[in-house]
Amino acid sequence: MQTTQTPGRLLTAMRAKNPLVQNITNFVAMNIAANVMLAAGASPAMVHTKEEAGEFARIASALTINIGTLSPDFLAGMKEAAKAAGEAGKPWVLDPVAHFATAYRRAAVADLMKLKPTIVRGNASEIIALAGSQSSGHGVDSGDPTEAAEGSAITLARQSGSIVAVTGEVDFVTDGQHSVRIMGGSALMPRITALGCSLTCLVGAFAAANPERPFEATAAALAMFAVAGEEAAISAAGPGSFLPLFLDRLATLSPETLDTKARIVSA
Ligand SMILES: Nc1ncnc2c1ncn2[C@@H]1O[C@H](COP(=O)(O)OP(=O)(O)OP(=O)(O)O)[C@@H](O)[C@H]1O
Ligand SMILES: Cc1ncsc1CCO
Ligand SMILES: [Mg+2]
Repeated sequence: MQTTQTPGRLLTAMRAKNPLVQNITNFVAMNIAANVMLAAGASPAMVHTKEEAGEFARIASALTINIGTLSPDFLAGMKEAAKAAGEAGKPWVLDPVAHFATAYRRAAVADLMKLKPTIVRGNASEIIALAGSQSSGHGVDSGDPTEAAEGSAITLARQSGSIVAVTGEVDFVTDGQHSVRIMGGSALMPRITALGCSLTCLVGAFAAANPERPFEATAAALAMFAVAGEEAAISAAGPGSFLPLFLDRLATLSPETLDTKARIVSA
């Protein structure tokens, strides 16, 4: 039986490892997600083409896949990388951006789910639809509150064997048996594009450094965003000034402060 690790200890492990994380993410998110990871203490690499994605996944410590701006070349690279990560026993995270919107996205996500992601991270509408229920999502933004997705998240975790994380005003993480809610963040966060995509990449970094504990690693990454977001919002005048304050807070947040301020409760 492993001892419980606090989010602060998992953050310390992540920064100590400075994990190389391969992110196959979307064109909107690439820059902000790389900056979020560097600020938090990880080493991002955005490597997606099929000619090298599988090879790179074998040298990275974790992989994240996000279908936000999907194309046939990206999808081929995603499948190569997910297969390689699975074969190498490396954790990988799937962000099923707006997968319900088109037949192409639905089919792509169904194929990627068959490759058994360690963790799935999405907003409430994405997780509800992935579990097979009717969601109110409009494009990449959620139209549902997290609490409406909790049952779907548990069902999806049991069906898939993945850890499932739902984000929104409240976050929810489940392995199908145990679940937690994470409070914090700011209403400014969904008003800046690709912060959810960036969080998916950070979940990959925490899982890379703590591969035996994907559930706790996921909760710790979400808690880091929640605490840094809440604190950045105190002096932000709006979405524009929030973003640099948020990056600064990710960089300066100490493990002790994360442990003191994280609000993670059993669900
Ligand atoms: N109303 C809110 N209050 C507090 N925090 C929020 C709120 N909405 C989102 N967040 C936080 O913002 C971060 C991104 O989550 P969100 O659910 O907006 O992702 P997303 O919809 O996938 O975003 P994107 O697709 O733009 O990347 C998470 O840390 C989440 O907790
Ligand atoms: C705006 C947008 N469009 C496709 S992906 C993306 C980033 C947020 O998911
Ligand atoms: Mg998203």
